[in-house]
Amino acid sequence: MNDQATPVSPSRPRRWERSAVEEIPVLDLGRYMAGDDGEIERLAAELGHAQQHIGFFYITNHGIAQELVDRVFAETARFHALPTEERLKLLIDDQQTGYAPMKSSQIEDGDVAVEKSPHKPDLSEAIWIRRDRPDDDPELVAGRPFRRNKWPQGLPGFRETIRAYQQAMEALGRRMLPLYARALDLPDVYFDPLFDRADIPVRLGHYPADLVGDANQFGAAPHNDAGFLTLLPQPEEDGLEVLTQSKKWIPAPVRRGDILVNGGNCLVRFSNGRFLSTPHRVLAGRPRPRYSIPLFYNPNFDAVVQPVPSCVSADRPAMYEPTTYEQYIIDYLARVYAHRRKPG
Ligand SMILES: O=C(O)CCC(=O)C(=O)O
Ligand SMILES: [Fe+2]
Repeated sequence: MNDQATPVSPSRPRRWERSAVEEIPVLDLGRYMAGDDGEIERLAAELGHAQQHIGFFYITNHGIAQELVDRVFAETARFHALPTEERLKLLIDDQQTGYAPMKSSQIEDGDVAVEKSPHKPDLSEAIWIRRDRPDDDPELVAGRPFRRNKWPQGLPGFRETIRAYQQAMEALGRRMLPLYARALDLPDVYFDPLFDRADIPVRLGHYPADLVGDANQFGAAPHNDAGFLTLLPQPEEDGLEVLTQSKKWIPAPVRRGDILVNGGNCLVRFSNGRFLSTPHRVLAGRPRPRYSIPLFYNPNFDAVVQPVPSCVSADRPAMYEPTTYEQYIIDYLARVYAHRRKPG
């Protein structure tokens, strides 16, 4: 379903089993986060079922301090209250870093073939921030893509809070890797070396209240996430909807304190199509402003993204060619973001 897949084998692969799950399950990580590795088997089974049949699940007792999450929401609101000219100094670039103004973002994602007519630009704005690096970081100095951040001026504490958030969420993502590995019948440590310098962008988004868009307009138009997994600490406002396997849009109800998790296209590739990257969207024009702070937990830039051995067999040949994550994300951005194709 993804990434202009070039079938490696001409034969028709056996399909992965799917059933329509119409409610997003909740996984309790409490005992696992407290060090009980006896929980891996149970959690991996729950995670595997969720990822194969709906592509979304909540985690509760995940260990991320609500106080930190609240501070990130507060910093996000503070950023979006800056004068427009301050925010425009950080205008988003072709590396998906910086400030994307209202209606500037328009994903044209051929993967989401559920609605044929093109969507209007998103009724939201966001700042994208990647891993914070020192000025003498060798990869940054070498000019490698996705290594340079744009930080706002005049917001003391902003950078420190976002950095602390990224660190905490990265640790959570890392702790979840054995669950994905076990769920895919791999050794628990399988993914660890592919994520020891993970790409950890955050999108600090603002969906203003009371905006009435056109019929085909959203706060965030239907899309698949590109990366491995997305962590969405629950916002105060609802509006997020998820497309189930029965092609119904269902709301993802707000569960304050929990984190919503979903798989992205990278996970689809690793799992050779077994795990879902489920289309989702955010409705526009809610009665109150909505802020959201997803963190995308992605592999190292030089990690090779390719179907794992346990998901490839004679009747399910590899559906995706190996690619580095860096090249994969360059190709993805070139494909889906309309604003990247506009001059300037
Ligand atoms: O704002 C949200 O709740 C989700 C946003 C989203 O889907 C994304 O940033 O990829
Ligand atoms: Fe998303």
